[in-house]
Amino acid sequence: MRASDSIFVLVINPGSTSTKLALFHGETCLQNYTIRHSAEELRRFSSVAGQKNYRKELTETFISDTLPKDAELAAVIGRGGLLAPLESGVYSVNSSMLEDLESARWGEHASNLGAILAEEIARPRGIPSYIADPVVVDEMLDEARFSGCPEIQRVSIFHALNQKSAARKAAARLGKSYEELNLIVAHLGGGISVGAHRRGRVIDVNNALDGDGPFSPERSGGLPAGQLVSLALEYRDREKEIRKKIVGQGGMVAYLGTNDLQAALERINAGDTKAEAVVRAMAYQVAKEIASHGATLKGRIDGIVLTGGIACSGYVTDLIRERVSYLAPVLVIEGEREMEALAENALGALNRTRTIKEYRR
Ligand SMILES: Nc1ncnc2c1ncn2[C@@H]1O[C@H](COP(=O)(O)OP(=O)(O)O)[C@@H](O)[C@H]1O
Ligand SMILES: CCCC(=O)OP(=O)(O)O
Repeated sequence: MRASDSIFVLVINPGSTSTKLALFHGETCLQNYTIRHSAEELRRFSSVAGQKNYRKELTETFISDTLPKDAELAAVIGRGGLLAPLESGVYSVNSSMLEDLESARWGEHASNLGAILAEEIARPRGIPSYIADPVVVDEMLDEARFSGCPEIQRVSIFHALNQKSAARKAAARLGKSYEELNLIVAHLGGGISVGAHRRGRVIDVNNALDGDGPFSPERSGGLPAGQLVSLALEYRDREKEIRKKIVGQGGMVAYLGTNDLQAALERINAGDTKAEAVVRAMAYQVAKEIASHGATLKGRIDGIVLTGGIACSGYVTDLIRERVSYLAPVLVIEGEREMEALAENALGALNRTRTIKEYRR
């Protein structure tokens, strides 16, 4: 038996509409629990930071319900949020990180609570807290940072944790290591990001949180700039509303009134032609984004990886496949592997097979 087999690790993944919690015993997931939060439930909080105590109580209840009575946690790991751009890896939660997340210095997203909750749960127990591959992992090429407007720089904000985890799994299927391959990875969830992975580094990716790339179930993706300026002027006294059109209330939900792809698929099956047009358009935009990375990777592509909740839908993956399979084999890694990836990182940090990095702005 390896030392890590007897270790208990708590994983916390706060999302915009859910809190996902998991208890791992070594590499085995003992319990995995998703608490869904309705928009109404979260509306009573004026900020993401304001939701901390609410989500912390849910986490403490999960621990007391699932951790065996004679057992103790060895570490807590949370999904990493909006921080200064940083390299891929596992980071210990430190005071600069907490300051940046609590003040939303780099922006607001539910994942900001990952490190905060991990630290609050870990501190009284005297155990370490970590984050891994936060959404700000930045490995972008310099030429990919140009937007065309000197005042605006393209930045790397994406589903780094799941993209890298799915890419490793796809590489194993291809019989190679992640670092040997060039892959295009599309995370298809509530938000969508499409990254060009060149031998283990994400050299270009759309900013999934700020109106860039394909539209998604709840985000607009890139919009024609001039028309967006005109719309913003109409909304000049209602900034929150216009921002919601980009993240939260944009994309599929704006067209169909639902951010649930399964509900949209049911409508398509029942003959709803509008739902069909919107879902087909979303798949079309994803395919175009994937194909654009043919240029990023100079045509040397070993595989195209489709992952995230939407990758469970054969209807959508087939629509994407028919437009991009000429580039490389398409591999589907359904759902997301964020909880497993976080647990693997925490175990690696505890048994020192992974370097623990220090966050500096
Ligand atoms: N089995 C499934 N078939 C089709 N769509 C699914 C399935 N499971 C989840 N989805 C869709 O995936 C989207 C959420 O993706 P997910 O990766 O779970 O979320 P998030 O990005 O919020 O973490 C939703 O639109 C949901 O309806
Ligand atoms: C890419 C930033 C993180 C993000 O968009 O996550 P969700 O899609 O889970 O909200």
